[in-house]
Amino acid sequence: MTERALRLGTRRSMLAMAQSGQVAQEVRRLTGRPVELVEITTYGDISREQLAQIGGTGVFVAALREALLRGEVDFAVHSLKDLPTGQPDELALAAIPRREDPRDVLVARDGLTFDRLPDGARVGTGSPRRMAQLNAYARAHGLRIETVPIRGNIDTRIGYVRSGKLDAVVLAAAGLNRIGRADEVTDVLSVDSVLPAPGQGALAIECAAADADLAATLGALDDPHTRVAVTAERSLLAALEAGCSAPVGALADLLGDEEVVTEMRLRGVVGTTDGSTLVQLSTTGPVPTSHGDAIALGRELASEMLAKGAAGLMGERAL
Ligand SMILES: NCc1[nH]cc(CCC(=O)O)c1CC(=O)O
Repeated sequence: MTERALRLGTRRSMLAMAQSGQVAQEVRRLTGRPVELVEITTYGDISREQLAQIGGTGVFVAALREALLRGEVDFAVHSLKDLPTGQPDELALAAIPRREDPRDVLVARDGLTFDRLPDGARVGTGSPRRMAQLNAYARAHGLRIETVPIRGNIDTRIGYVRSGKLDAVVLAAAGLNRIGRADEVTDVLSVDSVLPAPGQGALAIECAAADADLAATLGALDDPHTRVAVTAERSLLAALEAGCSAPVGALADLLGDEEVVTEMRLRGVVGTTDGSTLVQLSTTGPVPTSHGDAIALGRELASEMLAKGAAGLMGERAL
């Protein structure tokens, strides 16, 4: 008997199609089962551009999740950083595959690096987290930049540099790598200066919790190290009572080598978008051995950050 194809629900954007296509291939390889991509086009005649303006990425996540719950598709792939921190009971986070490069990068005109941007350079980003850290870095290094709020998909953002409207834009390395546009990068921003969004670079593979067999099958794609790291990062975000558009950066990295991981370090940052104030803390300890331990680590760092005034810095909203 041939098993029926697994239906993978996906958005139509270049990034979503690339991510879904890559996961589909992995699922085929690991399970031998056919996988077909099903484009999710809900919300009637509202255009995608308008949709993004109404509710940002949350709207797309919701549309995919509804398709899962209605049984129209079997599983879905999300960018983990776009996923709200509260996991609904009816949906299983079946796998978090090995993370791509978590860093932010600069795409600037004339191959410029951040440190060589001209005085008054216009740097586009719609992310309060990026604004806060870029402005803080610029202040500390005597650079004068202007962060300009922008939005739109990766192509649109790079287009602002090509057309001369902006000197540079900041994007996630992972997104550019996944769509094969890594050659656009003119500078990689060190995580010592700019911490990524919690979960950046990681994917989340979701299916209905009731579909336990499928959840177990998809579990073959899970990377336990990535899962423990992003669980701590997202726990920090949740404990700060912040959403995916808050000025919060976090990165958990495992110390040691590939074979023998010894410790995990969790770093977190919250700041005002003008970069005048940052609360940045880190903690290092044994690698959490359970989901609960990873959650606890994020909560601990959050309470230290709150004690240093983090709550007062999170009032600003994303555009
Ligand atoms: N908010 C948009 C978004 N959501 C996921 C990615 C790609 C990076 C990732 O998978 O973490 C991007 C683009 C970007 O931030 O440049």
